[in-house]
Amino acid sequence: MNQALLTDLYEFSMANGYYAALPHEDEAVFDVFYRTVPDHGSFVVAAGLQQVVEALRSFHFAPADIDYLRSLKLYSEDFLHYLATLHLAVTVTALPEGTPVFPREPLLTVQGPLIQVQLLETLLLNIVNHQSLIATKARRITAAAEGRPVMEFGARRAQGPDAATYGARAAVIGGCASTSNVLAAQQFHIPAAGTMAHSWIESFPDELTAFRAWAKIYPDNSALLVDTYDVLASGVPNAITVFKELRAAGHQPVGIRIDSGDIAELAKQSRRLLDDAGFPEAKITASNALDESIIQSLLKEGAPLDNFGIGEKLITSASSPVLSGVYKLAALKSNGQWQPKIKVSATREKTTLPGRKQVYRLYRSGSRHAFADIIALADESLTATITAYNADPQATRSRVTLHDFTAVPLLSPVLTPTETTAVPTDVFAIQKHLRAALAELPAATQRLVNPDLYPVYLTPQLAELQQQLIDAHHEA
Ligand SMILES: Nc1ncnc2c1ncn2[C@@H]1O[C@H](COP(=O)(O)OP(=O)(O)OP(=O)(O)O)[C@@H](O)[C@H]1O
Ligand SMILES: O=P(O)(O)OC[C@H]1O[C@H](OP(=O)(O)OP(=O)(O)O)[C@H](O)[C@@H]1O
Ligand SMILES: O=C(O)c1cccnc1
Repeated sequence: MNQALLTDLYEFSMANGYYAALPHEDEAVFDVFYRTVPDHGSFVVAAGLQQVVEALRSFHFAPADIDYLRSLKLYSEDFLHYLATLHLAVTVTALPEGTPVFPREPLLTVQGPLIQVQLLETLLLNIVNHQSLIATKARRITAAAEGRPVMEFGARRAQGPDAATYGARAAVIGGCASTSNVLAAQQFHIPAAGTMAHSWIESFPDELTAFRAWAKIYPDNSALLVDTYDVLASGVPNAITVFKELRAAGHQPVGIRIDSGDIAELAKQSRRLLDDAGFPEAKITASNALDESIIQSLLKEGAPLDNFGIGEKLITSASSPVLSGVYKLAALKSNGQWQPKIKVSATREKTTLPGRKQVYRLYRSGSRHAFADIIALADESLTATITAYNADPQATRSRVTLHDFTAVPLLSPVLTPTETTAVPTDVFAIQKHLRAALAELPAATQRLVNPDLYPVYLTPQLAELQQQLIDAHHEA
């Protein structure tokens, strides 16, 4: 779908104004970054880059779009002609999808003619904020599940079709194993998974008949929903009857799903019944408005759960439903010279980082233990010893000396006006990248409750440039 109009009106109004008032073909650089992490976490899982690249590759204004913009009676014919003949000529650098990214770090930068990069703000933030939010939530939920497979079940509760489908993609990036959303499964090569609804059970004269009918049609996919009437008095005993029949016919029963009540208690008792009946391998799946804190609580209670099906709390990131990623001007080329740009805010927290930048992950020399990140100007080389500034203006230690590290740059070009670098599209490869990146980060920064803050520093050059621009602003 052509998404060129999926933007806020003010982007067009500014672009029309740039066209009239500025040498608008001059280049600008914008950074995407965020300031606060959902659920009081310490990092966000970057996601959505594949869709960003696809959106930019197909970006154009169709005649009907131009007609609509003309109908607003706000914009000049010259500008509308510019849009009608526009070929996007932007360079995007980004850190790979599935990379943990910390507050204030650019996770994506866009460079190109000012009008063009301005017009992309809303679309890029929409894609990146949504998928990164859901990938971050899925990382939390799958961490709580401690390796037990999590099925994404949220399509019915997602905020619309796109949120369901791209949300399922992001959920897998964050760690989910499969999705019940068939469109997402098809589109992103995710295993499609599922059990049955209560309506199946209710559609037969009784529960046992319903289970038998299912087992006859799906003898090797018999995950039976046991809570329609009474989990322990009828659901599990009926499931066991059917499992015995399946086994006699040479099939391996899959297990049961519990979707209401006290899941810990019901799972413990169901486990006992299944084990006593000779089905220790039958799996117990839990669902019903689960999230990372309920999963942790269930496992702490010793609930013998093997799988989770998770919908609404995951697909909407219900406990923390917004990732406030922003898109800020970092530099403008004027007469062939890059001019760093800054937004000076009343709060230091909202003052932006000027200039074209690179983000490095710092590892202890000779190890894969990352201990900090540093944001530098794109054209500076890191020295062996750096007296760095903390990027967090609230940090108690504002300056530290860094040495004995290996620095790995995180941002690399994914799209230029003439070529596209192949970004990974295999969601499980992206999930693997996340797992590897997490293995390098301190465990304490990955805690679900009160994680340690992971330090993000600024090089002296960047910190001094920021200070100079703040001072210049105050003097002006
Ligand atoms: N042992 C437990 N510890 C913590 N939370 C639990 C436990 N068992 C269930 N929950 C959670 O408590 C919440 C409410 O459960 P409850 O069964 O009352 O839900 P419900 O929606 O009212 O049930 P139903 O689906 O039958 O309408 C759900 O989010 C569920 O996952
Ligand atoms: O609870 P979630 O994490 O979103 O998981 C998906 C839910 O969707 C189904 O419920 P359904 O739509 O049938 O509603 P109900 O079970 O709440 O009545 C299923 O039985 C799960 O409970
Ligand atoms: O397959 C299931 O069990 C399922 C799918 C979506 C929502 N709830 C349950």
